[in-house]
Amino acid sequence: VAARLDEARRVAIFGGTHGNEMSGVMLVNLWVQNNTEVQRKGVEVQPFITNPKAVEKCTRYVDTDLNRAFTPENLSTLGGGDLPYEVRRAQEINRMFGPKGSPEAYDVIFDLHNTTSNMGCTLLLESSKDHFNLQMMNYIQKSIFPASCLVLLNEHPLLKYSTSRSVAKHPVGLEVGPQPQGVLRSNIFESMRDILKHALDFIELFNAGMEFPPCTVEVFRLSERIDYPRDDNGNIIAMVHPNLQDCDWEPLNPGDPMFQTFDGKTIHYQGSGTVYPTFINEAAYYEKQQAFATTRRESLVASAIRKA
Ligand SMILES: CC(=O)N[C@@H](CC(=O)O)C(=O)O
Ligand SMILES: [Zn+2]
Repeated sequence: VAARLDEARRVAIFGGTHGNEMSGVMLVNLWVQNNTEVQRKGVEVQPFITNPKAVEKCTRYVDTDLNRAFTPENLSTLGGGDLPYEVRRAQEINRMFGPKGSPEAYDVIFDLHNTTSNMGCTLLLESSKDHFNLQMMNYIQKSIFPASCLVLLNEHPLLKYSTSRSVAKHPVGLEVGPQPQGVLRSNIFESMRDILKHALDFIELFNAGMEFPPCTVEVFRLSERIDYPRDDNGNIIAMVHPNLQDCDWEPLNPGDPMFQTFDGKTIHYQGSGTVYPTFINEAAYYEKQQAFATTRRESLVASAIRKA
């Protein structure tokens, strides 16, 4: 028997959560001008630039990372003009599309990101129990075949962060790369656009009453953050090894090359068992002390769903 879920009537598409990730910025600006491409029957779709100041400066953020700012503390703190720009903006976004965790919150928020890593198309999932999102991701994967789109699950108790999209009942991140910061590449732009199209089609079909049978979705569960080797002053003393560079989602085994020092020494991966690295050499993560993240593969079962 299919689980009965609420219709997804209110949907937002966020671009410019990071102001230098150009595909999402350009697509959302395009759709703000003319939204016919993203309209679907029975759904209200709102394209929205989340960090306009960062977009104007073509920088990731102005004061602090907006995609880490949606914490309960930030969303409830008073202080107005004294607060960092992105904290004030997070409060505004929470008022418009939330409040986070409440019945009034938007049903679905798509948040469009680019990575400098060679990750291809990646859907970012925040909960393994979100059967609506699992069904949507399965639908997208089937629709774009033979192209592919992997699912990165982040529900790690320590590594999870408070994203812009987390305001919605069903948060969906879309990360497409490789694309340098501040650069627009047509292949990346078009892949992102195509995935959004299928995602919106899914919502339209769901709201029209289609039943989606049980399915299994392969996900890559975030496991560990790996920092660059550093000296006592915190300066980096090695680079991502050429054998690992651009090999996002390919198995990394204990003993495999991981970093290369400036004098040519190889540092090997010392973990236990096979992992699947991702966000390898992401430009935005140098400041976050992360050279790449490891993930482990697993299969999740999505139950049958149908609208209530
Ligand atoms: C490269 C980049 O910005 N990635 C995003 C991933 C996400 O949206 O969860 C971030 O760190 O916020
Ligand atoms: Zn981003």
